[in-house]
Amino acid sequence: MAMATATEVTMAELAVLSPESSFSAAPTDASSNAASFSSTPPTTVSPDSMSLASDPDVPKQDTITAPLLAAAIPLLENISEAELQESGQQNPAGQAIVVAEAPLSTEPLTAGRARRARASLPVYNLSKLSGTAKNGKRRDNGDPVQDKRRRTISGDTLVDNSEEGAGESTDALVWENEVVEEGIDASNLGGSVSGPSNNPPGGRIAKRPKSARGSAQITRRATRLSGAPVETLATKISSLGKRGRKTFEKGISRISRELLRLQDTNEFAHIETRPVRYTVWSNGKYIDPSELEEKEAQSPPRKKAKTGDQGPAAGAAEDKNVTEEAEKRETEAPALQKRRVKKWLNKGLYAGQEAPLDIYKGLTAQEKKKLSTLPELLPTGKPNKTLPAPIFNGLRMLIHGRDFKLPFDVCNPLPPGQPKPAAYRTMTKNRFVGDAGAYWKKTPHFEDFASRCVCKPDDGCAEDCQNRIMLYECDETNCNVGKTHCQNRAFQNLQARTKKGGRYRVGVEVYKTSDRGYGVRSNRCFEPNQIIMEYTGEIITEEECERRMNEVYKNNECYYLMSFDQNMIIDATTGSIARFVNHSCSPNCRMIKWIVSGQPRMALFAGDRPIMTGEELTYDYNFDPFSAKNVQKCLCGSPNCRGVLGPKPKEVKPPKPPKDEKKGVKGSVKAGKRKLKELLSGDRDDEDDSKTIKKRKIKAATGAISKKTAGIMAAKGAAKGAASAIKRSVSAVSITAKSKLTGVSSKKTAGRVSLQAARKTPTKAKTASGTLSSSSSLTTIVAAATVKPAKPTPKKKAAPSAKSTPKSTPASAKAASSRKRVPSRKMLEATDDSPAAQDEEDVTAEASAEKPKSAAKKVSPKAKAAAKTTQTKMTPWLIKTPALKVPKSTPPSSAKSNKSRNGLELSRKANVRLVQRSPSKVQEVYDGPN
Ligand SMILES: C[S@@+](CC[C@H](N)C(=O)[O-])C[C@H]1O[C@@H](n2cnc3c(N)ncnc32)[C@H](O)[C@@H]1O
Repeated sequence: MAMATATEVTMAELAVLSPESSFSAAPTDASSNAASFSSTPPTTVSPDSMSLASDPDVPKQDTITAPLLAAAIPLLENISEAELQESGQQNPAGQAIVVAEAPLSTEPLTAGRARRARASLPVYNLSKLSGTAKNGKRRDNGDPVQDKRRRTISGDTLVDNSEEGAGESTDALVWENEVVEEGIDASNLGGSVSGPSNNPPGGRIAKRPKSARGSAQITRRATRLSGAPVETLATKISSLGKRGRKTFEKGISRISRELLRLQDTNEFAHIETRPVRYTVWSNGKYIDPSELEEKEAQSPPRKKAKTGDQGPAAGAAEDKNVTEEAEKRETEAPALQKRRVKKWLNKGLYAGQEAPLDIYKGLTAQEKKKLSTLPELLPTGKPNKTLPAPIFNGLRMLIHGRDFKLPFDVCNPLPPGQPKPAAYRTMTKNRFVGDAGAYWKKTPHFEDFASRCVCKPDDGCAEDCQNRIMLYECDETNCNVGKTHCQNRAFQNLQARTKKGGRYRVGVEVYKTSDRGYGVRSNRCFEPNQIIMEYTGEIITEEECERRMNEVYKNNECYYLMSFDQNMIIDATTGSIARFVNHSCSPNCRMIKWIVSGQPRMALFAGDRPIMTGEELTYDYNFDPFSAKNVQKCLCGSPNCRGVLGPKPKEVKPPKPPKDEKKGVKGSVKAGKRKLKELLSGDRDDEDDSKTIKKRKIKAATGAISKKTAGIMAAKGAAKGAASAIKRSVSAVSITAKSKLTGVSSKKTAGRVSLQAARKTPTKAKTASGTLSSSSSLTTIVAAATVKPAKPTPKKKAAPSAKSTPKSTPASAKAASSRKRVPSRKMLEATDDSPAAQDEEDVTAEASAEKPKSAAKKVSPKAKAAAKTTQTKMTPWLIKTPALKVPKSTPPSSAKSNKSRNGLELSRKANVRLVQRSPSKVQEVYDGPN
């Protein structure tokens, strides 16, 4: 618009120009202006063929025609001829710009473009003209800066040219400057060609004074030299025409974009994209950065360098170093610093263990099947919020059962405050009450007991210890190994363990079962065959027992009475908590009677497998119900439960051993017999007696296994005559076994044994000839009882009788005591309940060494097995147990009492006897060989 306005103004002014003026230009077309301009030869700057052709006289001269000067050309047209003539006639280059006097055309100027105007358009080196030739062909490379500089349309170019043409015609230079200046001034006018002040109202362009021109020139130069042409040009651009302005705007915007792009580059912003690596040298050696990184990662953070005490130079140097290090750390930081994320164990013990969302994951098909049968894992429809079992043990525990338990300290089976039985009193030692002490034979087993075992320290009185096999506990009197190495001191260990007290040391506790009254469970783990607790109580005679039943316990629901030794009974009503141990058909414990320091003692031992904490302790009562009415239902819940507290009605006997085994047994018996003959050479009578007795004994055992007194009498009769002979045979077999075990020469052994036998013989003979020898008779009975599967041949009985020796011994003492009812002074004292008497009565306290030691005990492996399987049977007088529907008790009659005494006596003799008494119906039960 500005341009158009300017042009219009120009045209208006042209209209008022003098007729001499040949200006005729299209108002809006600069090129047409040029064309028209060229069509007027005197004012032609750009040669026009037509004009040239129209004026052939005019010498051809190089005329300056520049399209870029299009804006300026019309202004040049405004220059009057006079001025032109005045100002100069020739340009400095000798190319005179001839302003010819030509008749003004009267024809109206057409706006069309001059034809063929460009065909002959000369090409000018514009870069030279613009003064930028020295910059190379940047324009060709699309450098917008170049274009930008080119915006100095004419001033620079012309000025430069003028400078280059120094020394040439100054007038020509002045003319050029004026021309260009006018053009520039015109463009600065903002719409007016020369400005209102410069253009006189007469329409003529006022010629400016030279001083003004000079100042303008200086100003222009100064502007150029000031280095701010852009700004000036920007101002000028605003006054340009539409096209020009567009061109400039286009150029500016391009520049801006390019600059912006440049600014975006890292190079422009001086940013180094590649990491700067500093080589580190230490002591003249190159250090690998990776090693340095590792060292820095391992070394603790460095302390800040102290600079206070040092000089400024040192401080500066150190600062520099610190800065360098910091920079170095910064540059190497991405590689070195690995963000360490702290892990919080928010699950405690369960950290690292995922909750088993799919409990079947990772299991085999078989395991899955097993697992699916567990009722705990059946879908309940409710979300299971229970934490899983401890790590990696839950499923196995569910499938395979409990194979481990938490220690006692962590999981105490019985929290404090549990209900305890009424009249809960414990007694850790046996004590004699009533006549029991008087009748108790102090050291009935001492002869056998006191013989030393033949173990070596390395053996440690393990499985092969003769004492152990015979259920004699080792002590200083009978152990060949010594306390430090001996492992056959269970009762002593128990005493040492429980001495200090405490739940763990005691190891057991009473608890209430769901259906069987009270029970006992472990407070700790027990090894197989480890002693757990002793069964203690009051040792009473059977008369006292019956009296208690009839008088004291008649209203009780439970009685805790067990047949013991020497025809006596342990009443554990006031005794150890072993009395609460329940029965099980698959027990984990055994109740075994041992001879400790020559005295019998009962204790509960772990079975063949270890016992875990919290496990209920049970043993097989092994008692026989002697009446269908008294049969109690067993609630042990084991898979092989017999259903009742007692043996099965038809117990399946173990399969008979194969013939080879039998032969082996026969052979060993024969061999033993031969050696027995050798040892007892010349003693044919005894041998014959023994044969006879054995035959009779077997008859008694097989025939009198019925629960009748006749059987007892038969057994007694058998024992009567056979006492000494069997004892000898037992000793002989034991010696044989010992010689085999120890490897001692047969001669030496025989001599020693003979001596021992000679020593023993008088006593035994005396016993045998006089009254019934308790030990021998009992031996016989037990032999009869234990050899029940064998056929009644004498040879078969020899070895088993030896096995039964230790068990028979205490019972024989009882038989003697029951026979001799004349109490000694000590016995009478023992009947007192005074503490002194009780101390004397203490079975475990006393062990005299009056008698000579008997021959060493040797037992065949079969005897070992027999000893193992032999367990003391319980004698529970259960009067009334409502939960179990036990019939109410009534006091026993005297006749029944006699019967029961017989039964008890028999049971004691057999030592594997259980007698269950019912006050209403007392029966004798004999479960000897059958
Ligand atoms: C010596 S007591 C054992 C302690 C008894 N549970 C208590 O509460 O005092 C023996 C009696 O316990 C009961 N008993 C023990 N084991 C049993 C079992 N497996 N099934 C049923 N009753 C049993 C019987 O009544 C039996 O006569």
